[in-house]
Amino acid sequence: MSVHKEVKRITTHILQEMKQRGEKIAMLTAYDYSMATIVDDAGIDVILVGDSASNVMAGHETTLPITLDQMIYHASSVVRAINRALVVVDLPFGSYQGNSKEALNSAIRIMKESGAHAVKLEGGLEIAESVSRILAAGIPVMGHLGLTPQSIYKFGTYTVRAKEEAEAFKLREDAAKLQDLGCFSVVLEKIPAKLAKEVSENLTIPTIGIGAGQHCDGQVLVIHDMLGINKGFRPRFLRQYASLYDVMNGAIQNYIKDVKANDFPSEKEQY
Ligand SMILES: Nc1nc(=O)c2c([nH]1)NC[C@@H]1CN(c3ccc(C(=O)N[C@@H](CCC(=O)O)C(=O)O)cc3)CN21
Ligand SMILES: CC(C)C(=O)C(=O)O
Ligand SMILES: [Mg+2]
Repeated sequence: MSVHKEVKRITTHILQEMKQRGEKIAMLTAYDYSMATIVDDAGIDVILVGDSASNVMAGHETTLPITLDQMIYHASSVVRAINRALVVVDLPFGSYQGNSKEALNSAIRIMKESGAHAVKLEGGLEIAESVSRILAAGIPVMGHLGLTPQSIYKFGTYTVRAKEEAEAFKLREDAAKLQDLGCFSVVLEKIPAKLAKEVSENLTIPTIGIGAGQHCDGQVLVIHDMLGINKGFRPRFLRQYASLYDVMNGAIQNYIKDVKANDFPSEKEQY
């Protein structure tokens, strides 16, 4: 701590206190140094290095193809940019399911090689052993329930989850289990607002919603979606705060025009 600005870094304990005093938690994704700099400087509480990088950064159809090495590359770029935010990294598909030893190794690699502060895993009871083992190593874990994109082929669609009581019952059980194991927070994705409210009230750890209504203890969005860089993706839960696709497209077209017209560079822009 020398030349850097004095900032109080966000910790998992601070997130817990925020829930207790009713202060909402703001979380966004980032996958690279430049974007993470902007997001952290703006004052975000939590940055998620999401496996949505598979869609947004790499152009894949699903989150399944992204690898642990690729997640570590994105996470280490983000960590170099931040002064304040807590950095959480998704464990990618195939790096933790069904093998708690491998789950622990994957989480350790992320912490060691990227410098991130926590990991996120999709699922409840079925991954309890992996979650316990990672927690036992002193690595903070965020849960993720509801729409879990790594199991998209089990469900077949991205429709709202836990509308029926059987699925809602399992979600309540999973959320309680994750809290009992020692998770510091849980993401609730695309579930009815009423169910998210109930879960948020029953848990002492903060819930972070995406398409889960206004009663969650915090909210998360994919940065490219909320900035309007990603034009095609417009689900009901998304609020678009800018239209950066149009801004960037316009700037690029102006540059092309100037180059073609020999208007760039000018005398002032050369040596
Ligand atoms: N760019 C991006 N944003 C995200 O929020 C995101 C990703 N990628 N990749 C990983 C997961 C997948 N997520 C998703 C994917 C689809 C919908 C969704 O609502 N899709 C359709 C509706 C599908 C249906 O109802 O059958 C939509 O309205 O766009 C929501 C969250 C959230 N995550
Ligand atoms: C949508 C959020 C919760 C996520 O898991 C991701 O961006 O990968
Ligand atoms: Mg994810």
